[in-house]
Amino acid sequence: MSPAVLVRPRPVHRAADLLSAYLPGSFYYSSAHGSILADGVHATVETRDGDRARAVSAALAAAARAGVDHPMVVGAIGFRPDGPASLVVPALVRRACAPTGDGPTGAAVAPAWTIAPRPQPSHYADAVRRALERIAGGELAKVVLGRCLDLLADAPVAVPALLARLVRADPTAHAFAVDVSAPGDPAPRTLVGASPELLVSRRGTEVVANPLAGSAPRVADEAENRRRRAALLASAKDRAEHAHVAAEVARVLGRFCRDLVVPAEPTVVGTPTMWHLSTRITGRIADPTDPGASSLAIAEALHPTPAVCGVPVDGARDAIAALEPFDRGYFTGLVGWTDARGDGEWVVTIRCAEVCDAAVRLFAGAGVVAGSDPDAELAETGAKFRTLLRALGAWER
Ligand SMILES: C=C(O[C@H]1C=CC=C(C(=O)O)[C@@H]1O)C(=O)O
Repeated sequence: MSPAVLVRPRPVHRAADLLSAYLPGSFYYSSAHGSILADGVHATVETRDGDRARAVSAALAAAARAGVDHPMVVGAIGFRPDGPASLVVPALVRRACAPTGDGPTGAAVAPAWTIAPRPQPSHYADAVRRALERIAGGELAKVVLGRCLDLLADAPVAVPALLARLVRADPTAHAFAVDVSAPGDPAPRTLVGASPELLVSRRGTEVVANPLAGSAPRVADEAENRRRRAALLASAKDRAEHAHVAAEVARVLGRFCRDLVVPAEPTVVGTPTMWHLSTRITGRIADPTDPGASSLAIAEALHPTPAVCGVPVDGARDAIAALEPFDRGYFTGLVGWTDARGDGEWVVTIRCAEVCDAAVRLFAGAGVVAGSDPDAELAETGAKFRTLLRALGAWER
């Protein structure tokens, strides 16, 4: 007879209950694999670039020794190596199934808005032209350039309502809300979004990454959507933009995985607002006993992929610093969770906003390669803003 094993059942919650229990300061994350609501702070994890996975493993081990049941680290890491990070071992974690999107549409987030683009749209198109000159000069093969919209409401923004509207609009998205308050903020600051892009997940030995790049706005007319999907798949410019990302993600995963499956051709995936070229890459952890192969260690090795930075990475970082007139902060970083076994899920921080009191900053970027058209990249970033604008009730079409 096998020895008795004490299995402590985990509480099971309803996805809708977790979503409605969310309050600013908590961590919320949901995807097609389930929902997490984490409250309270058992420990804050101080990390440095390149050493985050090790610091997180140490924090998880300390939490387990202190009696935290199934400890987890949750949070967000910024785009730049010296950028911000907000990682904690929560005091209480509740888990549920994936959200279904059922339920009321959700309360309004704020009654009225003023909107200011940063930079001005014509300046963004100029920045794309300058990036194209660097590409033509052979300095770069690809760079992702971002822009912002600064929204001001006439009352404090209801972050729980915003999150609920994002989840209901697309229950399959990787939806998140992370407290990223910093000293000097006049009120709690929340990073909130619905990313379509899985950076990496690890469950046991199974690893999945799903790079996206190459995009077209989605419209209401289904015949036009069919045409756009076909045009995207046939576009040499978009396929080149995508190939940089898929190749780099496959190369990095090859360091951690065996049995890597990298489809030769991208497919098209949709969100309520966009179509994207997509490559779903899978593999198995080569050495499951290696503590250096946790989901966060793999995510750190992948970041920043050419879906958010470019090729070569150093030249693209320089171009971003020179051509973007704002600090990305958490935009184009990573959001997610990891546990003591190394399991976890990390997504690319896009289709997102930072909310602080009545102020909301929305972010969107687009990949620039040879053949990119500045006005089309401007329109693409405009379309990407719709994910948040719709949820905010600031764009109703
Ligand atoms: C940087 C963003 O998207 C990335 C992910 C998917 C498609 C992209 C593109 O086609 O440019 C971007 O690489 C963003 O949404 O802000």
